[in-house]
This record gives sequence, structure tokens and C-alpha cells, in this order.
Amino acid sequence: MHVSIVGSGYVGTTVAACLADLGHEVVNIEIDENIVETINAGEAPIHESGLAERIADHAGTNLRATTDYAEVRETDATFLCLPTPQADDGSLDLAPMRAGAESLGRALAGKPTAEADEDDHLVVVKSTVLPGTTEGVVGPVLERESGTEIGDGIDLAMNPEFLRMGTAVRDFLEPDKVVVGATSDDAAAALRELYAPILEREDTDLVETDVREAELIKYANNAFLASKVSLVNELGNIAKEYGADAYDVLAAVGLDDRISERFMRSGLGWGGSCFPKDVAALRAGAREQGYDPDLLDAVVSINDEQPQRLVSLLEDHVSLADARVAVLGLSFKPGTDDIRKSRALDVIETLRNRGATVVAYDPVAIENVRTHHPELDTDPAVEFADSPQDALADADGAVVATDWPAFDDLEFDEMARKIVVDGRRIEVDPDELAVYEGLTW
Ligand SMILES: NC(=O)c1ccc[n+]([C@@H]2O[C@H](COP(=O)([O-])OP(=O)(O)OC[C@H]3O[C@@H](n4cnc5c(N)ncnc54)[C@H](O)[C@@H]3O)[C@@H](O)[C@H]2O)c1
Ligand SMILES: O=c1ccn([C@@H]2O[C@H](COP(=O)(O)OP(=O)(O)O[C@H]3O[C@H](CO)[C@@H](O)[C@H](O)[C@H]3O)[C@@H](O)[C@H]2O)c(=O)[nH]1
Repeated sequence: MHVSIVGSGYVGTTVAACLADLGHEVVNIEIDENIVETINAGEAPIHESGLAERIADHAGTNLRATTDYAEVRETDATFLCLPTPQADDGSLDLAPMRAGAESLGRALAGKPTAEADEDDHLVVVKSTVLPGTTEGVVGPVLERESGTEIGDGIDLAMNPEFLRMGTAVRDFLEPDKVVVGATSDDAAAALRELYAPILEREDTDLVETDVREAELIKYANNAFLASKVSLVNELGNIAKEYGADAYDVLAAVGLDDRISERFMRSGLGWGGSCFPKDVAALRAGAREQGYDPDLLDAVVSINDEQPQRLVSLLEDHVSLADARVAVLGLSFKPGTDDIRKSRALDVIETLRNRGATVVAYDPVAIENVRTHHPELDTDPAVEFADSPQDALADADGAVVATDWPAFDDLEFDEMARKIVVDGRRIEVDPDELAVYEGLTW
């Protein structure tokens, strides 16, 4: 198929490169010219395993990028992979979706469709949006701007994305499920065709449902996972009070296959570009519907407290005023340079508020912190190190904030007789350290 992808961020770039890899003809429509140039130069605009190779393989042949929306007219289907950020009041900010849908609608105006014996143009919302958004907001904007009706020239579907950062390419190509909420049989059939090589996999389920349910499945999925992590963090906090090792306890609990051992790592809590904003949007949406999501409120407050707890644990052993503290890891999880809502940034802020000097290291995310957090880049009490060893040298204490595999092999010799608070339970052997406070709260 000939596919256009609107928005070339983490999702749009991954989807585009993977669909190109599956043999489709793909064009990315993106407002950021730097991203467009990067993709057309055959390079990846983000750090994601397996992405750069795919872009290098397909750029210039069946993958390219442009700022020009008119190119959607040459395609059969358009995926909207636009941001759906959190507004200041926690609710879902639909401004980027509206703007993208307007530009798309205008570009589709007058495109030959059914009457000219052409198929309807399929528009697929891939962004995470609350129930009612695809049919109640995106559809009407498209109709208004294109002068074409949904079901009579434009087909509409919702196809949420479940990929994780760090494993985005693999998750997209080998998903547990593909969820399709279509407004017509043609739309559902087109998506089945597009995803055929993925749907042939034994381990991938196809869920065909209505649009509203497809929208809600995405939020329910993320709410469930965020709640699981907050629950293991609460159990971890309780374990710490009893002097028990949370990881041993949770490993045993996870043997119950109703629970599973996955997503059971207690520590600094959840961050990233999805869980925080999606849980916030679901809570705000539920309240708007007249329902108080008490459990999700608690899930968030437990998560908010974890960085403070970690720093307090360090403070039990190190007087933080004027201390030099190494922070290992800045990205919100390993395998990505994404620092959105990274718990490491909360740790740094807390350490700074308590008077400590921070020396931070991350294998790939330092540049993003410098660019997106100028207040840290210009803070004389925040330094960035070239290696974990440099960060640890002369430090009075250290925090492991991201579980990068490279940290497993770290020699903590420099830290002998000092405190390392491991916020992610990396594999370092506590016995190798003179003093080691494994984080098991
Ligand atoms: N990041 C993830 O892991 C992930 C996974 C599943 C679903 N999602 C959802 O997918 C959506 C996109 O997320 P993301 O992380 O890729 O966002 P992102 O911010 O990384 O990328 C969005 C891109 O859209 C571009 N853009 C903004 N307005 C535009 C417009 N009018 N026209 C063209 N391009 C425009 C931006 O420049 C940016 O490059 C969100 O709804 C998110 O919740 C994200
Ligand atoms: O046992 C665990 C597992 C995760 N985390 C933290 O939880 C956050 C989110 O992790 P993860 O889910 O792996 O990353 P994301 O890339 O944000 O992916 C989530 O958000 C995406 C965007 O909606 C969805 O597509 C994915 O299915 C969903 O897992 C990170 O800060 C992790 O460190 C823990 O603290 N303990």
C-alpha cells in the first residue's frame, strides 16, 4: 500500500520505517524540517534499536519525508501519529490533533474518491486519544476541511499503538495484539491487508472492535501497567519497613501465572512520555464523565513520592548539603534517549533542593537534557560526566536512576565505603561494595 504518516516522532518514525520494511511505500509528513532532512539523509531522528538500519535501507527508495501535506493525496491511507500531550489541568490537549486533522483535511479536499472509481482515503488515528475523539473531533474536522463525508470519500479508523520506547521496532513488528476500531468494513479490510505479515504471526492477536473501545483499550492498557508498577512500589515500601527484600517477595508472587513476573520491578517508579500523561487524561476524562477514579489517583501519588523516598534513603547516610552525588542514568528507561518525565530529573531536582551538587551520566540522553532543560545545563551545581567512572570519581554518594545494562558491569571500586542507592535494582553484586544500600523500599 501507499501510506502517509503524519507526525514523525517516536511513533511516526518507527511506524514509517517498519511499514517500509514490510514493503509498503511510505511518506512521512512532519512539520519539523530537521526531522525531514534527517530521514531523507537516511538517518534516524531518534535513538531506537533497529531503527537507523531500517531508515538507511529504505530512505530514497520506499521511504521519504516531507513538510508538504499535499503528498497525502498520492497515498491510500494516512496515519495520524501526532502528539496528544497533557494540558496544564491534566486533561488531554487535542490542539496538535486538531491542527494536523485540519491540514490533512485541506490536503484531501478534492482528492478523487469512490465516485471516480477510486477507493476512499483511509484516515487512521494512531495517537492515544480518549473515547469519542476519533469520531467526535477528528472526523468532523476532516469533513469540514475536505468537504468530504466520512463514509463517502474518507474512511475513518482508530488503531492504537502499544510499542515501548527502547524496543519500539520489535514491538511494532512483533506485537501481542493489533487493535482496530473501524467505522466501515473497507477500513477494517485495508488495515488487515496493511498488517498482513504481522497478523500472520502466531503470537499476535487481532482485536476488531468499535472505535470507542479501541480508544479506551489503549488507556486501560497503560492504566493497568502503571497501576501494577505503583502496586509493586507500595509493596516494596512496605517490604522495606519490615526489613524484607521486595525483589525476593515479588519474584515469588510473580510465579502465580494470574499475576506474572513481568512489570514487577519496584524502585523509582514510572515516567516517560506515555504513562504520566495517559493516566492523567484518563483520570480527567473519567471525572468529566462523573466518575471519581480513586484508585488511579492513588497510583499517581505513590509514583510521585518514589524519587523523594530514594533521596531520603541516601540522606540517611550522606549529609546532602554540599555533597557531590553521582546520578547514573537520565533517560526514563534504558534503550532510549527519551527523557520526558524521567524520574532521574525528579531525583536531580530533589538533590539540588537539598543542596547537593549533581554529576550526571547517561550513555545517550545527556544531549537531550542539555537541550530541553537549559536550567540544568546552566546550573553550576549540575555537571555532566563522559563516563560512569568519571561521574563516580570524587562523589560522596550515587544514585542509579536508569537500569542501563552497561551499569551492571560497573566497577564500583571508586565508591568503596560510600553509599550507592540503586533505584532500579541493577545486577551489581552488593557484596562487592563496601557499603551498598540496595533499594528495596
Ligand atoms: N512514544 C511512545 O512510546 C508511544 C507509544 C504508543 C503510543 N504513543 C502515542 O502516539 C502519539 C505520538 O507520540 P510520539 O511519542 O511519537 O510523539 P512525539 O512528540 O515524539 O512526535 C510527534 C511528532 O509530530 C510532529 N507534529 C506536531 N504537529 C504536527 C503537525 N500539525 N503536522 C505534522 N507533524 C506534526 C512533531 O514535530 C513530532 O515530531 C501520542 O498520542 C502518544 O501518546 C506514543
Ligand atoms: O517493572 C517495571 C516496569 C516499568 N517501570 C517503569 O515504567 C515506565 C514505563 O516503562 P515501559 O512501559 O517499559 O515504557 P514505555 O515506552 O513508556 O511504554 C509504555 O507506554 C507506551 C506509550 O503509550 C505504550 O505503548 C507501552 O505499551 C507501555 O508499556 C518506565 O519509567 C520504567 O522504568 C518500572 O518502574 N517497573
